[in-house]
Formats: sequence, structure tokens, C-alpha cells
Amino acid sequence: MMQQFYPQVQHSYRYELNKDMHLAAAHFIPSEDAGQCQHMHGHTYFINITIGGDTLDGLGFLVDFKKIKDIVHKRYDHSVLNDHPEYKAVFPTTERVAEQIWSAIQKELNTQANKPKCLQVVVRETPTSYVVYRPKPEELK
Ligand SMILES: Nc1nc2c(c(=O)[nH]1)N=C([C@H](O)[C@H](O)COP(=O)(O)OP(=O)(O)OP(=O)(O)O)CN2
Ligand SMILES: [Zn+2]
Repeated sequence: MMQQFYPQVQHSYRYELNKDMHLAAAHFIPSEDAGQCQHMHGHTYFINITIGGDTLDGLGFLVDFKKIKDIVHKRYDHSVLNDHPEYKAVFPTTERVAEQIWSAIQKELNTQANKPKCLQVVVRETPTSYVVYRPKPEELK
């Protein structure tokens, strides 16, 4: 997975969890400036999510791996990204997809008593193109 590329994120949390997944989705960037990308096309997105925290839940989980996959995969797999409400105001670029994934995951983590933090989201759109998204420190308070 991830073509063996795992970017490191600096932190001092006791635990770091990583979840890899991939999903198939179509998108287009509705602007002439996007060249060929203005036309609908598909990708197999490879996604890596990094979560940190100091405290585990009663099961000994920082967060359930399955919960992380469900938030992203159930939402986007075999869908057209442009159809999702979060891409009505912004285009579904790799950068925006990474940002939206971070936002959805952190929103769910905020409901947990042990308060894990989503430290990094990597989205690989093609074999040669990927984005790393990291929140600002104030967004993790
Ligand atoms: N900053 C961004 N640039 C581009 C994005 C993007 O999301 N953010 N997206 C695209 C297209 O959607 C395209 O699918 C991916 O582009 P690209 O990596 O250029 O695709 P190729 O497979 O043709 O890359 P090569 O390395 O030239 O084979 C475009 N730009
Ligand atoms: Zn594309």
C-alpha cells in the first residue's frame, strides 16, 4: 500500500495509529484551467491516515481501525466526488479531498472520551501525484 511511502509526522503522543485504505472514485475539476482534468475520469485513491493520542479506550484501542475506514470508504468508494455536498463550494482536488477527510475524521474523534487527534492525511491520486494534509496546531486543541 501507499507505494511503500509513509511520511512521518512529528508529535509527542504515546500512541500513533496508521490506517491505509484505497477506494475507487470519479471526479472532474470544472474549469478550463484544469486541462484534461475538467473531464470526468476515475482514480484508485490510496489513503493513509495517522492518528495520535495518549489514552486508550476500554478495549485498548486508540480508535477502532474499522471506524476510520468506514468514515472514508463508505462515503467515497465507487462514487462521483463532485456529487458530495462538501464539493459543491470547492472542487474535489487532491488537496481538498485530503482536507475533507481530515475534517470528517477529526469530527468523529472529538466524540470519543480519550480525544485522539488526526495528525496527518495522505491522499495519493495517481502513481506520481499525492498530497499530505496536516492540521494547524490550533485545530487540534
Ligand atoms: N495540485 C493539483 N494538481 C492537479 C490535480 C490536483 O488535484 N491537485 N489533479 C489533477 C488531475 O485530477 C489528474 O487526475 C492528476 O494529474 P496528474 O498527476 O498530472 O496525472 P498524470 O497521471 O497524467 O501524471 P504524470 O506524472 O504526468 O503521468 C491535475 N493536477
Ligand atoms: Zn483526477
